[in-house]
Amino acid sequence: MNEREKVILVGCQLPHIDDERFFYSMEELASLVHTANGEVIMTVTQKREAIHPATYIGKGKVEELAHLVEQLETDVVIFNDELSPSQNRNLSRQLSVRIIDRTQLILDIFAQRARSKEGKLQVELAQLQYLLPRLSGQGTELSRLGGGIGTRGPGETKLETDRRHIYRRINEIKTQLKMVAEHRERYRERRKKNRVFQISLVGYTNAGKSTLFNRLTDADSFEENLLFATLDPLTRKITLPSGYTALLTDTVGFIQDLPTTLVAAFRSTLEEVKEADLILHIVDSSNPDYYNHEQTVYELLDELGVSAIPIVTIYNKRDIAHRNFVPSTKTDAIIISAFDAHDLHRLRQFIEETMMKQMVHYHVSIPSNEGRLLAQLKAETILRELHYNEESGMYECKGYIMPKHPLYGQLQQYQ
Ligand SMILES: Nc1nc2c(ncn2[C@@H]2O[C@H](COP(=O)(O)OP(=O)(O)OP(=O)(O)O)[C@@H](O)[C@H]2O)c(=O)[nH]1
Repeated sequence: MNEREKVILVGCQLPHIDDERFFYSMEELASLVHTANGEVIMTVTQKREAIHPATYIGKGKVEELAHLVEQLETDVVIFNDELSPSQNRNLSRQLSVRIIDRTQLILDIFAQRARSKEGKLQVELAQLQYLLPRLSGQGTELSRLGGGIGTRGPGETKLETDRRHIYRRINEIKTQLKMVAEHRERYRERRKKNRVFQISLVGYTNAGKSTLFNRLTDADSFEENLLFATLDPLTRKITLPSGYTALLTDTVGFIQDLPTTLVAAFRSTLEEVKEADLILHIVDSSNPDYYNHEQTVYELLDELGVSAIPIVTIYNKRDIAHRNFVPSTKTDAIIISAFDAHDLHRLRQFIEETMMKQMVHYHVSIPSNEGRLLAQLKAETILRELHYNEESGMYECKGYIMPKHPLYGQLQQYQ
Protein backbone atom coordinates (compact mmCIF):
# COMPACT_ATOMS: atom_id res chain seq x y z
CA MET A 1 0.00 0.00 0.00
CA ASN A 2 1.33 3.44 -0.85
CA GLU A 3 1.74 6.18 1.67
CA ARG A 4 -1.40 7.93 2.92
CA GLU A 5 -3.75 6.12 0.58
CA LYS A 6 -7.36 6.73 1.55
CA VAL A 7 -8.93 3.56 2.81
CA ILE A 8 -12.48 2.39 3.51
CA LEU A 9 -12.70 -0.61 5.83
CA VAL A 10 -15.44 -3.17 5.38
CA GLY A 11 -16.49 -5.77 7.93
CA CYS A 12 -19.25 -8.32 8.14
CA GLN A 13 -20.55 -9.46 11.51
CA LEU A 14 -21.82 -13.03 11.52
CA PRO A 15 -24.18 -14.32 14.24
CA HIS A 16 -21.47 -16.20 16.18
CA ILE A 17 -19.34 -13.05 16.65
CA ASP A 18 -20.47 -10.83 19.53
CA ASP A 19 -20.40 -7.03 19.29
CA GLU A 20 -17.30 -6.61 21.39
CA ARG A 21 -15.20 -9.13 19.43
CA PHE A 22 -16.35 -7.62 16.18
CA PHE A 23 -15.46 -4.14 17.36
CA TYR A 24 -11.95 -5.21 18.39
CA SER A 25 -11.33 -7.01 15.14
CA MET A 26 -12.28 -3.87 13.19
CA GLU A 27 -10.00 -1.84 15.48
CA GLU A 28 -7.21 -4.27 14.79
CA LEU A 29 -7.77 -3.96 11.06
CA ALA A 30 -7.49 -0.17 11.40
CA SER A 31 -4.17 -0.63 13.26
CA LEU A 32 -2.93 -2.86 10.47
CA VAL A 33 -3.82 -0.19 7.92
CA HIS A 34 -1.99 2.40 9.99
CA THR A 35 1.04 0.11 10.08
CA ALA A 36 0.90 -0.15 6.29
CA ASN A 37 0.82 3.67 6.02
CA GLY A 38 -2.79 3.94 4.92
CA GLU A 39 -5.38 6.40 6.24
CA VAL A 40 -8.77 5.05 7.28
CA ILE A 41 -11.45 7.51 6.16
CA MET A 42 -14.54 5.39 6.75
CA THR A 43 -15.69 2.07 8.18
CA VAL A 44 -18.63 0.21 6.72
CA THR A 45 -20.09 -2.78 8.53
CA GLN A 46 -22.98 -5.13 8.04
CA LYS A 47 -24.67 -7.83 10.12
CA ARG A 48 -25.44 -10.93 8.09
CA GLU A 49 -26.57 -14.51 8.64
CA ALA A 50 -23.84 -15.68 6.26
CA ILE A 51 -21.22 -14.26 3.93
CA HIS A 52 -22.61 -13.44 0.48
CA PRO A 53 -20.91 -15.98 -1.81
CA ALA A 54 -20.49 -13.59 -4.74
CA THR A 55 -19.77 -10.24 -3.14
CA TYR A 56 -19.05 -10.98 0.55
CA ILE A 57 -21.50 -8.25 1.66
CA GLY A 58 -25.05 -7.90 0.33
CA LYS A 59 -26.05 -6.29 -2.97
CA GLY A 60 -27.45 -3.12 -1.38
CA LYS A 61 -24.36 -2.70 0.76
CA VAL A 62 -22.13 -2.98 -2.31
CA GLU A 63 -24.12 -0.20 -3.96
CA GLU A 64 -23.81 1.96 -0.86
CA LEU A 65 -20.09 1.27 -0.82
CA ALA A 66 -19.70 2.15 -4.51
CA HIS A 67 -21.33 5.46 -3.78
CA LEU A 68 -19.02 6.17 -0.83
CA VAL A 69 -15.95 5.18 -2.81
CA GLU A 70 -16.75 7.80 -5.39
CA GLN A 71 -17.86 10.49 -2.97
CA LEU A 72 -14.82 10.19 -0.72
CA GLU A 73 -12.26 9.75 -3.50
CA THR A 74 -11.16 6.46 -2.01
CA ASP A 75 -7.98 4.69 -3.14
CA VAL A 76 -8.49 1.28 -1.57
CA VAL A 77 -11.26 -0.77 0.05
CA ILE A 78 -10.05 -3.27 2.62
CA PHE A 79 -12.13 -6.25 3.80
CA ASN A 80 -11.70 -7.67 7.28
CA ASP A 81 -11.46 -11.27 6.05
CA GLU A 82 -9.93 -13.37 3.31
CA LEU A 83 -11.98 -12.93 0.13
CA SER A 84 -12.36 -15.78 -2.34
CA PRO A 85 -10.83 -15.11 -5.76
CA SER A 86 -14.28 -14.63 -7.31
CA GLN A 87 -15.52 -12.30 -4.56
CA ASN A 88 -12.44 -10.18 -5.11
CA ARG A 89 -13.06 -10.09 -8.85
CA ASN A 90 -16.75 -9.24 -8.54
CA LEU A 91 -16.10 -6.49 -6.02
CA SER A 92 -13.29 -4.94 -8.09
CA ARG A 93 -15.62 -4.79 -11.03
CA GLN A 94 -18.50 -3.21 -9.14
CA LEU A 95 -16.50 -0.77 -7.07
CA SER A 96 -13.90 0.15 -9.72
CA VAL A 97 -11.27 0.68 -7.06
CA ARG A 98 -8.48 -1.51 -5.66
CA ILE A 99 -9.74 -4.22 -3.30
CA ILE A 100 -7.50 -5.71 -0.65
CA ASP A 101 -8.37 -8.39 1.88
CA ARG A 102 -7.00 -8.90 5.37
CA THR A 103 -4.57 -11.61 4.27
CA GLN A 104 -3.12 -9.43 1.55
CA LEU A 105 -2.75 -6.54 3.96
CA ILE A 106 -0.86 -8.69 6.46
CA LEU A 107 1.31 -10.07 3.64
CA ASP A 108 2.09 -6.51 2.57
CA ILE A 109 3.16 -5.57 6.08
CA PHE A 110 5.23 -8.71 6.44
CA ALA A 111 6.93 -7.90 3.12
CA GLN A 112 7.74 -4.36 4.28
CA ARG A 113 9.16 -5.55 7.56
CA ALA A 114 11.02 -8.80 6.93
CA ARG A 115 14.72 -8.32 7.52
CA SER A 116 16.55 -11.62 7.51
CA LYS A 117 17.00 -13.68 4.40
CA GLU A 118 14.73 -16.35 5.83
CA GLY A 119 12.02 -13.86 6.70
CA LYS A 120 12.08 -12.42 3.21
CA LEU A 121 11.95 -15.82 1.58
CA GLN A 122 9.05 -16.89 3.75
CA VAL A 123 7.05 -13.79 2.93
CA GLU A 124 7.64 -14.25 -0.78
CA LEU A 125 6.57 -17.87 -0.52
CA ALA A 126 3.37 -16.90 1.27
CA GLN A 127 2.68 -14.19 -1.31
CA LEU A 128 3.08 -16.60 -4.21
CA GLN A 129 0.87 -19.17 -2.51
CA TYR A 130 -1.78 -16.51 -2.03
CA LEU A 131 -1.47 -15.46 -5.64
CA LEU A 132 -1.74 -18.89 -7.29
CA PRO A 133 -5.47 -19.58 -6.92
CA ARG A 134 -6.25 -15.97 -7.73
CA LEU A 135 -4.26 -16.23 -10.91
CA SER A 136 -6.30 -19.20 -12.08
CA GLY A 137 -9.50 -17.35 -11.30
CA GLN A 138 -8.44 -14.61 -13.61
CA GLY A 139 -7.40 -17.20 -16.19
CA THR A 140 -10.87 -18.54 -16.87
CA GLU A 141 -11.98 -15.04 -17.55
CA LEU A 142 -9.07 -14.23 -19.84
CA SER A 143 -9.40 -17.46 -21.78
CA ARG A 144 -13.09 -16.82 -22.27
CA LEU A 145 -12.18 -13.51 -23.79
CA GLY A 146 -9.34 -14.96 -25.77
CA GLY A 147 -10.74 -17.75 -27.87
CA GLY A 148 -13.50 -20.19 -28.65
CA ILE A 149 -13.98 -23.73 -27.46
CA GLY A 150 -10.90 -25.87 -27.86
CA THR A 151 -8.62 -23.04 -28.79
CA ARG A 152 -6.20 -21.38 -26.50
CA GLY A 153 -6.73 -17.73 -25.82
CA PRO A 154 -3.73 -15.46 -25.40
CA GLY A 155 -4.74 -14.92 -21.81
CA GLU A 156 -4.55 -18.57 -21.00
CA THR A 157 -1.12 -18.93 -22.59
CA LYS A 158 0.16 -16.05 -20.52
CA LEU A 159 -1.55 -17.54 -17.50
CA GLU A 160 0.27 -20.82 -17.95
CA THR A 161 3.61 -19.09 -18.34
CA ASP A 162 2.92 -17.08 -15.20
CA ARG A 163 1.88 -20.18 -13.36
CA ARG A 164 4.97 -22.13 -14.46
CA HIS A 165 7.12 -19.21 -13.41
CA ILE A 166 5.49 -19.09 -9.99
CA TYR A 167 5.89 -22.84 -9.44
CA ARG A 168 9.55 -22.58 -10.40
CA ARG A 169 10.11 -19.71 -7.99
CA ILE A 170 8.27 -21.58 -5.21
CA ASN A 171 10.63 -24.52 -5.66
CA GLU A 172 13.66 -22.25 -5.63
CA ILE A 173 12.50 -20.60 -2.44
CA LYS A 174 11.87 -23.96 -0.77
CA THR A 175 15.41 -25.10 -1.61
CA GLN A 176 16.89 -21.89 -0.27
CA LEU A 177 14.79 -22.10 2.89
CA LYS A 178 16.11 -25.59 3.50
CA MET A 179 19.66 -24.30 3.28
CA VAL A 180 18.92 -21.44 5.65
CA ALA A 181 17.32 -23.86 8.11
CA GLU A 182 20.39 -26.13 7.99
CA HIS A 183 22.63 -23.18 8.68
CA ARG A 184 20.47 -22.16 11.61
CA GLU A 185 20.63 -25.72 12.94
CA ARG A 186 24.45 -25.65 12.91
CA TYR A 187 24.45 -22.30 14.67
CA ARG A 188 22.03 -23.59 17.26
CA GLU A 189 24.17 -26.67 17.92
CA ARG A 190 27.11 -24.39 18.59
CA ARG A 191 25.12 -22.31 21.02
CA LYS A 192 23.89 -25.41 22.79
CA LYS A 193 27.44 -26.65 23.21
CA ASN A 194 28.34 -23.39 24.89
CA ARG A 195 25.58 -24.03 27.41
CA VAL A 196 24.29 -20.51 27.44
CA PHE A 197 20.96 -19.91 29.15
CA GLN A 198 18.48 -18.95 26.45
CA ILE A 199 15.45 -16.77 27.02
CA SER A 200 12.75 -16.07 24.43
CA LEU A 201 10.42 -13.08 24.40
CA VAL A 202 7.03 -13.93 22.95
CA GLY A 203 3.77 -12.03 22.83
CA TYR A 204 0.94 -10.59 20.87
CA THR A 205 1.91 -8.01 18.34
CA ASN A 206 2.47 -4.51 19.76
CA ALA A 207 2.82 -5.81 23.34
CA GLY A 208 6.18 -4.07 23.68
CA LYS A 209 8.62 -6.91 22.96
CA SER A 210 11.05 -4.88 20.86
CA THR A 211 10.99 -2.03 23.37
CA LEU A 212 11.83 -4.40 26.21
CA PHE A 213 14.35 -6.24 24.08
CA ASN A 214 16.15 -2.96 23.41
CA ARG A 215 16.06 -1.78 26.97
CA LEU A 216 17.14 -5.08 28.43
CA THR A 217 19.96 -5.67 25.96
CA ASP A 218 21.10 -2.10 25.33
CA ALA A 219 21.02 -2.73 21.63
CA ASP A 220 19.05 -0.96 19.01
CA SER A 221 16.58 -3.38 17.54
CA PHE A 222 13.71 -2.14 15.41
CA GLU A 223 10.99 -0.63 17.57
CA GLU A 224 7.99 1.32 16.44
CA ASN A 225 4.39 1.85 17.28
CA LEU A 226 3.59 -0.31 14.33
CA LEU A 227 2.26 -3.80 14.30
CA PHE A 228 4.73 -6.50 13.32
CA ALA A 229 7.82 -4.35 13.74
CA THR A 230 9.56 -7.58 14.61
CA LEU A 231 9.52 -10.17 11.90
CA ASP A 232 12.71 -12.06 12.48
CA PRO A 233 14.12 -13.44 15.64
CA LEU A 234 16.96 -11.39 17.01
CA THR A 235 19.26 -12.65 19.66
CA ARG A 236 21.41 -10.53 21.95
CA LYS A 237 23.12 -10.76 25.29
CA ILE A 238 21.33 -9.75 28.46
CA THR A 239 23.28 -9.06 31.64
CA LEU A 240 21.47 -9.86 34.87
CA PRO A 241 21.99 -8.20 38.29
CA SER A 242 24.55 -10.81 39.40
CA GLY A 243 26.60 -10.18 36.25
CA TYR A 244 25.48 -13.44 34.63
CA THR A 245 24.86 -13.17 30.91
CA ALA A 246 22.13 -15.04 29.12
CA LEU A 247 20.86 -14.81 25.55
CA LEU A 248 17.59 -13.04 24.86
CA THR A 249 15.70 -13.65 21.63
CA ASP A 250 12.97 -11.38 20.30
CA THR A 251 10.35 -13.12 18.16
CA VAL A 252 7.63 -12.22 15.69
CA GLY A 253 4.48 -10.82 17.26
CA PHE A 254 1.38 -12.92 17.01
CA ILE A 255 -2.12 -12.01 15.94
CA GLN A 256 -5.54 -13.66 15.99
CA ASP A 257 -6.77 -15.36 12.84
CA LEU A 258 -3.43 -15.20 11.12
CA PRO A 259 -4.00 -16.39 7.55
CA THR A 260 -3.18 -20.11 7.36
CA THR A 261 -0.55 -19.63 4.67
CA LEU A 262 1.24 -17.31 7.04
CA VAL A 263 0.97 -19.53 10.09
CA ALA A 264 2.88 -22.22 8.23
CA ALA A 265 5.41 -19.77 6.83
CA PHE A 266 6.07 -17.97 10.07
CA ARG A 267 6.16 -20.90 12.38
CA SER A 268 9.79 -21.49 11.50
CA THR A 269 10.75 -18.02 12.72
CA LEU A 270 9.42 -19.21 16.06
CA GLU A 271 11.54 -22.37 15.95
CA GLU A 272 14.06 -20.63 18.21
CA VAL A 273 11.50 -20.67 21.00
CA LYS A 274 11.82 -24.45 21.12
CA GLU A 275 15.42 -24.05 22.23
CA ALA A 276 14.63 -21.67 25.05
CA ASP A 277 15.28 -22.50 28.69
CA LEU A 278 12.73 -19.88 29.70
CA ILE A 279 9.90 -18.09 27.88
CA LEU A 280 8.92 -14.54 28.81
CA HIS A 281 5.36 -13.85 27.70
CA ILE A 282 4.81 -10.11 27.25
CA VAL A 283 1.21 -8.90 27.54
CA ASP A 284 -0.05 -5.37 26.81
CA SER A 285 -2.11 -4.51 29.91
CA SER A 286 -3.46 -1.38 28.21
CA ASN A 287 -5.26 -3.34 25.53
CA PRO A 288 -8.88 -4.09 26.51
CA ASP A 289 -8.62 -7.35 24.58
CA TYR A 290 -5.51 -8.48 26.46
CA TYR A 291 -7.10 -11.68 27.76
CA ASN A 292 -7.82 -12.99 24.26
CA HIS A 293 -4.36 -11.97 23.15
CA GLU A 294 -2.91 -14.10 25.94
CA GLN A 295 -5.01 -17.07 24.88
CA THR A 296 -3.89 -16.68 21.26
CA VAL A 297 -0.27 -16.79 22.34
CA TYR A 298 -0.86 -19.86 24.54
CA GLU A 299 -2.53 -21.66 21.65
CA LEU A 300 0.40 -20.92 19.38
CA LEU A 301 2.92 -22.06 21.97
CA ASP A 302 0.92 -25.25 22.42
CA GLU A 303 1.00 -25.86 18.67
CA LEU A 304 4.73 -25.33 18.67
CA GLY A 305 5.02 -28.05 21.30
CA VAL A 306 6.84 -25.98 23.88
CA SER A 307 4.55 -26.56 26.86
CA ALA A 308 7.40 -28.18 28.79
CA ILE A 309 9.46 -24.98 28.81
CA PRO A 310 8.96 -22.79 31.91
CA ILE A 311 7.00 -19.64 31.11
CA VAL A 312 6.40 -16.45 33.08
CA THR A 313 4.20 -13.48 32.22
CA ILE A 314 5.29 -9.86 32.01
CA TYR A 315 2.35 -7.47 32.02
CA ASN A 316 3.71 -4.42 30.27
CA LYS A 317 2.47 -0.80 29.91
CA ARG A 318 1.57 -0.49 33.59
CA ASP A 319 1.64 3.30 33.07
CA ILE A 320 -1.41 3.12 30.81
CA ALA A 321 -3.03 -0.12 32.03
CA HIS A 322 -6.69 -0.54 31.11
CA ARG A 323 -9.13 0.21 33.91
CA ASN A 324 -10.46 -3.37 33.82
CA PHE A 325 -7.05 -4.97 33.80
CA VAL A 326 -6.51 -7.81 36.28
CA PRO A 327 -3.62 -10.23 35.90
CA SER A 328 -5.26 -13.45 34.83
CA THR A 329 -2.41 -15.84 34.33
CA LYS A 330 -1.64 -18.95 36.34
CA THR A 331 2.08 -18.49 35.72
CA ASP A 332 4.43 -16.36 37.81
CA ALA A 333 3.99 -12.78 36.72
CA ILE A 334 5.27 -9.23 37.10
CA ILE A 335 3.61 -5.93 36.19
CA ILE A 336 5.91 -3.31 34.70
CA SER A 337 6.33 -0.44 32.31
CA ALA A 338 9.13 -0.74 29.77
CA PHE A 339 9.66 3.02 30.15
CA ASP A 340 10.36 2.92 33.89
CA ALA A 341 14.01 2.36 34.86
CA HIS A 342 13.12 1.02 38.30
CA ASP A 343 10.65 -1.45 36.77
CA LEU A 344 13.34 -2.64 34.38
CA HIS A 345 15.61 -3.31 37.33
CA ARG A 346 12.82 -5.26 39.07
CA LEU A 347 12.30 -7.16 35.85
CA ARG A 348 15.95 -8.16 35.63
CA GLN A 349 15.78 -9.41 39.20
CA PHE A 350 12.55 -11.25 38.46
CA ILE A 351 14.15 -12.91 35.43
CA GLU A 352 17.20 -13.92 37.41
CA GLU A 353 15.13 -15.33 40.25
CA THR A 354 13.03 -17.27 37.78
CA MET A 355 16.17 -18.66 36.19
CA MET A 356 17.53 -19.70 39.56
CA LYS A 357 14.47 -21.88 40.11
CA GLN A 358 15.66 -24.01 37.21
CA MET A 359 19.20 -24.18 38.44
CA VAL A 360 20.86 -26.00 41.31
CA HIS A 361 22.59 -24.32 44.21
CA TYR A 362 26.33 -24.87 44.68
CA HIS A 363 28.76 -24.00 47.44
CA VAL A 364 32.39 -24.66 46.59
CA SER A 365 35.91 -23.73 47.74
CA ILE A 366 38.20 -23.00 44.82
CA PRO A 367 42.00 -22.89 45.23
CA SER A 368 43.39 -19.46 44.36
CA ASN A 369 45.44 -20.85 41.48
CA GLU A 370 42.28 -21.94 39.66
CA GLY A 371 41.76 -18.52 38.07
CA ARG A 372 40.20 -19.90 34.94
CA LEU A 373 37.54 -21.85 36.79
CA LEU A 374 36.74 -18.78 38.84
CA ALA A 375 36.31 -16.68 35.72
CA GLN A 376 34.04 -19.35 34.27
CA LEU A 377 31.91 -19.39 37.40
CA LYS A 378 31.50 -15.62 37.12
CA ALA A 379 30.49 -15.71 33.49
CA GLU A 380 28.57 -18.94 33.16
CA THR A 381 26.77 -19.36 36.48
CA ILE A 382 24.86 -17.04 38.75
CA LEU A 383 27.53 -16.27 41.31
CA ARG A 384 25.81 -14.81 44.39
CA GLU A 385 28.66 -14.78 46.85
CA LEU A 386 32.43 -14.73 46.44
CA HIS A 387 35.04 -14.14 49.14
CA TYR A 388 38.63 -15.08 49.76
CA ASN A 389 39.34 -17.13 52.85
CA GLU A 390 42.81 -16.10 54.12
CA GLU A 391 43.18 -19.16 56.34
CA SER A 392 42.51 -21.79 53.72
CA GLY A 393 43.79 -19.79 50.75
CA MET A 394 40.57 -20.65 48.93
CA TYR A 395 37.79 -18.69 47.28
CA GLU A 396 34.42 -19.46 48.80
CA CYS A 397 31.81 -19.38 46.07
CA LYS A 398 28.05 -19.73 46.33
CA GLY A 399 25.73 -19.58 43.41
CA TYR A 400 23.43 -21.32 40.97
CA ILE A 401 24.27 -23.39 37.93
CA MET A 402 22.30 -25.15 35.21
CA PRO A 403 22.48 -28.90 35.91
CA LYS A 404 23.22 -29.56 32.23
CA HIS A 405 26.26 -27.27 32.33
CA PRO A 406 29.60 -29.12 31.90
CA LEU A 407 31.04 -27.23 34.88
CA TYR A 408 28.45 -28.82 37.14
CA GLY A 409 30.31 -32.15 37.22
CA GLN A 410 33.64 -30.42 37.70
CA LEU A 411 32.37 -28.52 40.74
CA GLN A 412 31.65 -31.72 42.69
CA GLN A 413 35.35 -32.11 43.58
CA TYR A 414 35.47 -28.68 45.23
CA GLN A 415 32.52 -29.10 47.55
N1 LIG B 1 2.88 3.58 27.41
C1 LIG B 1 3.70 2.58 27.15
N2 LIG B 1 3.97 2.26 25.87
C2 LIG B 1 4.82 1.21 25.63
C3 LIG B 1 5.41 0.48 26.68
N3 LIG B 1 6.18 -0.49 26.11
C4 LIG B 1 6.09 -0.33 24.79
N4 LIG B 1 5.27 0.69 24.47
C5 LIG B 1 4.91 1.19 23.13
O1 LIG B 1 4.12 0.19 22.48
C6 LIG B 1 4.36 0.20 21.08
C7 LIG B 1 4.72 -1.19 20.59
O2 LIG B 1 5.95 -1.59 21.12
P1 LIG B 1 6.93 -2.61 20.38
O3 LIG B 1 8.09 -2.81 21.29
O4 LIG B 1 7.20 -2.20 18.99
O5 LIG B 1 5.98 -3.91 20.35
P2 LIG B 1 6.27 -5.40 19.81
O6 LIG B 1 5.65 -6.32 20.78
O7 LIG B 1 7.73 -5.59 19.53
O8 LIG B 1 5.43 -5.36 18.48
P3 LIG B 1 5.55 -6.31 17.17
O9 LIG B 1 6.90 -6.13 16.60
O10 LIG B 1 4.45 -5.80 16.36
O11 LIG B 1 5.31 -7.71 17.63
C8 LIG B 1 5.48 1.25 20.85
O12 LIG B 1 4.89 2.46 20.51
C9 LIG B 1 6.13 1.37 22.22
O13 LIG B 1 6.72 2.63 22.41
C10 LIG B 1 5.07 0.83 28.04
O14 LIG B 1 5.50 0.24 29.02
N5 LIG B 1 4.21 1.89 28.20
